[in-house]
Amino acid sequence: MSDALNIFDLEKLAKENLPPTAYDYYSSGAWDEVTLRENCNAFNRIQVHYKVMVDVSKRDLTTTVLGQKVSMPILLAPTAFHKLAHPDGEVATVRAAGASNTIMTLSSLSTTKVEEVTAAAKSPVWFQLYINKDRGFTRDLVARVKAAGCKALMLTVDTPEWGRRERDVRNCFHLPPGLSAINLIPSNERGEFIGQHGAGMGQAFTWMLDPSLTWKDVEWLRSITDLPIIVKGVCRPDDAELAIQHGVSAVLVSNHGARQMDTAPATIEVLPAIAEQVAGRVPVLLDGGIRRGLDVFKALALGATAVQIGRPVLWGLANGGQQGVQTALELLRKELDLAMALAGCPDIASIKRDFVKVPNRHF
Ligand SMILES: Cc1cc2nc3c(=O)[nH]c(=O)nc-3n(C[C@H](O)[C@H](O)[C@H](O)COP(=O)(O)O)c2cc1C
Ligand SMILES: CC(C)CC(=O)C(=O)O
Repeated sequence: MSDALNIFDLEKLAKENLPPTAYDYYSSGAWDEVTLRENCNAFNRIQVHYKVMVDVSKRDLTTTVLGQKVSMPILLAPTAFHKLAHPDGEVATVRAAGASNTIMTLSSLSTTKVEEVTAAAKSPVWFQLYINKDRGFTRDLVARVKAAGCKALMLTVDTPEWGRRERDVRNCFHLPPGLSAINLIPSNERGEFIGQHGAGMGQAFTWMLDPSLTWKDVEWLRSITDLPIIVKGVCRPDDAELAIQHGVSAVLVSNHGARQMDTAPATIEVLPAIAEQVAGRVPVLLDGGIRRGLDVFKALALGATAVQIGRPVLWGLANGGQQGVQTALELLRKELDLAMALAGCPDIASIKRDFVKVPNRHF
């Protein structure tokens, strides 16, 4: 058990526990890391205009996302390589998600087989997908994750190329022996353990991206699966509109945790315009910079159905595996619960737009 009072404490402890190259890999953002700082800072500029004299003696944080009931509107974002943080890797993470009764999205780049993860799951697992240049490989992977029991596909669309994370390049970051992106191995023609030879991880994984992707490929994906598709990485209202026109089941406002385009706006700043554009036709989710339950409250007020957390899960994982991830989730749950009480919101539906004021709106 850790003595962490909050996610920032958990990060400090994780930094002490992790090899410096792994900490850098998890924590870094692209280029000058402007967006990395902004994702968090932008939340602090939003004011909460709370109500008083509302009965908040009973509070209900439950909600439903894509038909799946969760105990709180906080989901686990897909992040690569959990075994770098703890030997139990993604199995520890999915067990924590189950214990907290929320959804985990498994990264394409997980260090544990999808079947092992879903076998350990007590709550729904979604699968994050990159469409490979080799569409046959993607088709097989989609069939495999559906057979394994994954309930939705989260298609990442902000990655025609890897963003440049200079800390990784400097560290010549690569996976240690014994770890690999194990779900992708059958397609690795060289027969190597993917990622072990990379100088800066991006190079080792470039083969799995397709920079020619367009919205037509979302239609193709829909044609090969009946799983709901969540499109991850949208930061503009017009792209959200196109996503809906191409039949997605949900839009996830994300800048990949500031690891792709630097100086992109903080996700919370573009959320209001995107939520207005979507106008309730599909759920809007958000990730990037959520470090407090209060941040979750703000995202919901600005139109998100739920949020995802990326790095906070990894900081938890590096502090005792499953127990540490549960600590991260429960810290955020308690903070959201308290924020709702202080704002005069007994349940998720009562968190409305007029509880927050945003200083400057994009678009
Ligand atoms: C170490 C790390 C690995 C990630 N791996 C993936 C990935 O494999 N696929 C993906 O779509 N997004 C990936 N992301 C982005 C997350 O899904 C999410 O968008 C981001 O972490 C949210 O921001 P936060 O870390 O500030 O919560 C990764 C992020 C981090 C920090
Ligand atoms: C192979 C890695 C570059 C994956 C990753 O770190 C990411 O998706 O952000």
